[in-house]
Amino acid sequence: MTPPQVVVHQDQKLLAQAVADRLVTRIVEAQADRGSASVVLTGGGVGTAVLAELNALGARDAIDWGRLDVWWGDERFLPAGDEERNETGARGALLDHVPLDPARVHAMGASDGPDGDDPEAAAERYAAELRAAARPEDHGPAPRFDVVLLGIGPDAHVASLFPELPALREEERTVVAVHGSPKPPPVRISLTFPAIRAAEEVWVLASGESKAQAVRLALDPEAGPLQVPAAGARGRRATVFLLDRAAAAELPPGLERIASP
Ligand SMILES: O=C1O[C@H](COP(=O)(O)O)[C@@H](O)[C@H](O)[C@H]1O
Repeated sequence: MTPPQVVVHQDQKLLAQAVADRLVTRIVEAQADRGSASVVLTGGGVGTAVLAELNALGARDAIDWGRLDVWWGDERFLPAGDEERNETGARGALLDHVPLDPARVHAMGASDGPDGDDPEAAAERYAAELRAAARPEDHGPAPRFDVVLLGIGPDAHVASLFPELPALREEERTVVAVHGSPKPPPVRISLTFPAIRAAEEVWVLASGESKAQAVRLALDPEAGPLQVPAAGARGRRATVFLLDRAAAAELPPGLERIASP
């Protein structure tokens, strides 16, 4: 595993635009190499802003949308269409505006879905969908996603992996139900570290001073993922922290970073 790279942009708008550009490039490259691409979306402020910027980009037409698999890193376990669901935000910002193949949009279960109000069953259903999508060359129970996008909370949570909760200790299952999330709503579904770490690239997105401490800890080689979940989110080929200046404010001066104007 290579050490994380850090890229700093001036503000949230420029950060979201730059990540959208980067995502187009990565998807197009993967489609050229393998014929299709896969991305894992995040909810949250910057994650949704990236999708809105991607929707506004002329370059979005370079993507073959019918050959893109869209997954989620986590979901709030609420009824379908609820404004608080990460899926709802992603659909409004981008997914409803591009010609995706609906069979390749892999939303996590809703609390009024086929499993009823049973998040464990919905998590197992998602794990089965990941297993079915994994190719022999992925050598595991989940696809080697091209890119996993992750927001980060002020408590350094990523996806719905919150400090000290049991989901962080999961070593086998790729998806789990999360109960007692300190950030509402309390019940969620989340990819686990084994699924996230199967990705080729993990991109951690952070904007604003409220994330500065979490970002510093996530990049501290001494930090452990049970207290600092973002410290455990790493890709096989690359891990990139894409930040705005406010989120990068507490990084030690020696840390290598690429700054943008
Ligand atoms: O609850 C969640 O929060 C995080 C971070 O959101 P932000 O608005 O502080 O950027 C997000 O990554 C996650 O997907 C979401 O469910």
